[in-house]
Amino acid sequence: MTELHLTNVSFSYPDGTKALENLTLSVASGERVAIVGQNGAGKTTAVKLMNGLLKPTEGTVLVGDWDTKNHTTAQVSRKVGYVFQNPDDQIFHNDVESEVRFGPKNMGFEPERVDALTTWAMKLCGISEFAEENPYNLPYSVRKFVTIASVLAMDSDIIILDEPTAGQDKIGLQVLGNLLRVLEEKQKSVITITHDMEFVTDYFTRIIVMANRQLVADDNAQKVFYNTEVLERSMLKPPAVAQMAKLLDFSPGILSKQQLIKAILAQRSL
Ligand SMILES: Nc1ncnc2c1ncn2[C@@H]1O[C@H](COP(=O)(O)OP(=O)(O)OP(=O)(O)O)[C@@H](O)[C@H]1O
Repeated sequence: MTELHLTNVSFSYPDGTKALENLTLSVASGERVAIVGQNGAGKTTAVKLMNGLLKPTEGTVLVGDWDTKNHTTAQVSRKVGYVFQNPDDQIFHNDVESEVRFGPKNMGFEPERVDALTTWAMKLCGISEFAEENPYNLPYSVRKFVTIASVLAMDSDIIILDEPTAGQDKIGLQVLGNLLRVLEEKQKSVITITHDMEFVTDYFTRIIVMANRQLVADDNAQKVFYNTEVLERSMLKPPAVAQMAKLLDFSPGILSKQQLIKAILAQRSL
């Protein structure tokens, strides 16, 4: 069980680009959080700070009781697994199974545990049938699951998914949804960057909204998607159901199709 605490964290890249300003947030053990916001808002920078790939220019990032400034990226990544936005930045083996096996093996787990985690992660990500394939012969959406499986197999307490929905069809989204449920059962914390607001409302209750390098909101989906100021500041488009509910002038908070249908039927029966 590992908690994550960012306190007044700012970050500038070596070329001077200020990418993050004064970010404070905590993620409890087993919590599931979505980070949303426009391109360039600072989301990827924030999560790279969480797993020690970047170290804060100002402020503190605590992973459990470790200050990331005092630990190597390799050490922090044992506690916080990060699935890169682009799978091609992550994959470096010539077959899927070796790619997934690498992490747990490299962490020095017993061979039986390495086997069990590799098999479990490939199955959970729906890629068992591709075990012997070269990842680069597989489509982008499957390569993405190869990288997710590689990180899940490391069994870290905190898992960060950077844009897992990109390029996924309905089946891919279902695999992701199931995977999130399994990780919840295993008390893993999951932090997901996504541009897919339907995916957010389907699977996340806590949403962190970022804009212009700063945190704009940290709240539940009902509050975020019905907060005009937050939506304007972050240029965030709420899910289609919320947009329709607003057009129909229903009371705030509707996010699912079922809730919308119920509200329409209730109005018709008046
Ligand atoms: N390696 C880098 N060197 C310099 N500036 C960078 C670097 N990486 C990102 N930036 C800049 O930092 C800011 C925040 O970028 P970041 O990638 O964190 O945003 P983001 O919200 O994740 O965007 P996206 O949704 O496009 O991934 C942007 O202005 C971006 O151009």
